[in-house]
Amino acid sequence: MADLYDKINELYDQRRKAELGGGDERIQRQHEKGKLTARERIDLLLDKDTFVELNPFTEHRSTDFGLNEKVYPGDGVVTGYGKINGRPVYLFSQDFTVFGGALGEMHAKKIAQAMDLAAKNGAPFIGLNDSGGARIQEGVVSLDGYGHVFYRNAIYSGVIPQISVIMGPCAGGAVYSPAITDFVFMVDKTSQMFITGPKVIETVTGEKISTEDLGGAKVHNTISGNAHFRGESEEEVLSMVRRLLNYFPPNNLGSSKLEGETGDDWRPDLADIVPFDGVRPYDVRAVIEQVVDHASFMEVHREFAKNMVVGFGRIQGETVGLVCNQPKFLAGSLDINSSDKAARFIRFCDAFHIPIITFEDVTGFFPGIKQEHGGIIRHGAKILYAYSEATVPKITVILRKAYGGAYVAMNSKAIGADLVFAWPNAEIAVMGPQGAANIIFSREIARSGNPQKTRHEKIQEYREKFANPYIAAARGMVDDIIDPRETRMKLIQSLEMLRQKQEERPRKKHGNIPL
Ligand SMILES: CC(=O)SCCNC(=O)CCNC(=O)[C@H](O)C(C)(C)COP(=O)(O)OP(=O)(O)OC[C@H]1O[C@@H](n2cnc3c(N)ncnc32)[C@H](O)[C@@H]1OP(=O)(O)O
Repeated sequence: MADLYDKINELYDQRRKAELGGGDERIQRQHEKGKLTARERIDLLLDKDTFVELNPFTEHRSTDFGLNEKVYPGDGVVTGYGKINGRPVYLFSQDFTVFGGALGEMHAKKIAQAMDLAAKNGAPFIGLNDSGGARIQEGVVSLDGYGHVFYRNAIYSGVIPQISVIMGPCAGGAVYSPAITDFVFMVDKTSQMFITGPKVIETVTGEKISTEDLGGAKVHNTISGNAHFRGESEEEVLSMVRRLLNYFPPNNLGSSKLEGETGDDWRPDLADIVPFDGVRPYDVRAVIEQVVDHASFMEVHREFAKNMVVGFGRIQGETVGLVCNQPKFLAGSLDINSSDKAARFIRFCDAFHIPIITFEDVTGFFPGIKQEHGGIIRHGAKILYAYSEATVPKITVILRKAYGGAYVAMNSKAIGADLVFAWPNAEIAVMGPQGAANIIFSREIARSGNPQKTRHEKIQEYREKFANPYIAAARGMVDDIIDPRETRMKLIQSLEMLRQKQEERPRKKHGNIPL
């Protein structure tokens, strides 16, 4: 007669069966492609021995197309919770060895259940995606399953941080879950995202393209902007996810402060980074590195819209979001992609109480027919909207140029900056002296006996009058003009003084950001 120990042994047998997914042969195939299994990935992502699995015995209940003979406990996805750097997270990891990780009714139900638990418990949610998309044999119920996941991605947006890691194919409707989440990671060469694959594209439009060129990690990190990070291997990507999570509070009610660097906050090197000559480029990341705690800067969207640098850093242990013009590319001007990039980042910071520091050196919005016809008006408006809407501490440091509408957009006092500092070489004006002189003194220059000399004089006149920070400071648009070397010190003081900041907005259901 069977006793309890037989039942316990049977339980372990069942667990082992669930852990085997689609079986040894398919696991081997997964490894041959240079990919890890769903469970190996979880082991790498989480702190050692912290994973607790949920619903390992879930099965699909479909019978069409022979599915009644193909039943795998767990139904192609591993879900559960564990810890990263000692803090709880919830996750799913799709098992490509079972129906190619394809999502069916019960598979989706497991994901949705884990998401609900993450939201109720205020913990970040991470999706490890490796899937052939909707499980074709299950038909419309698998589409419905996606709907349940997308809905949760949307309603929990701004409640808990959500991260997607693409570790294989992610095609068709499947891409819309990652697209709604806050940050998307991809693995070079082994991950792809697209709505319709190369074959469909060729049939419909006649265009020929490889899977990798259509939706590989490089394409989405550099061209489309759909992904924020990429790594050479799964191991590298998972360690990047662990690092990123360190910056976040667990939810929209928490805060994220670690032990930070204190001590010598006078940074002499800051005086030498930004060239005095306004047209000479430099790398704004050198300024960031000097201001934040040592080696604490983690850039987001590093390869996309390089004229804007955004990312997380720490100042005395407190997480800050950095939004910075990058004079090394397009003279740091704002264009469609950099506006989208900055606006989305600002909104993430605001949703999770992360103070925003803006380093400004901007010549204006990037001119051109492509930009105008591409909707720079609507896209540029997103930055204005996102900064205005944000109620977290917002501090701007004008490093050099702050021209035109871009000056207003880059967290100016008028759109809600709490504190604006300018370095003594800052130029805050409607436009650069050259352009300004050519417009307002065009007649004098044309009538002059020596137009070149007159133009030069007029440019100098405009520069002396407006290309400095003192007029803006006199009108209260700049709170103080500071020695560049004391920038970190000023930011530490400012963050401390703004820590209890409370700012109310008019009551409304929600605003309508120009999308
Ligand atoms: C709303 C939507 O999501 S629409 C999109 C629907 N999905 C698709 O059109 C993609 C269909 N799948 C594919 O194109 C390919 O399987 C790829 C590109 C994902 C992967 O290709 P490969 O790495 O060569 O793997 P392969 O094709 O052998 O698939 C592995 C297994 O997953 C199964 N599979 C893959 N995708 C699906 C799917 N969508 N539904 C059910 N089973 C699937 C395959 O039948 C195969 O099963 P097997 O191990 O029993 O033979």
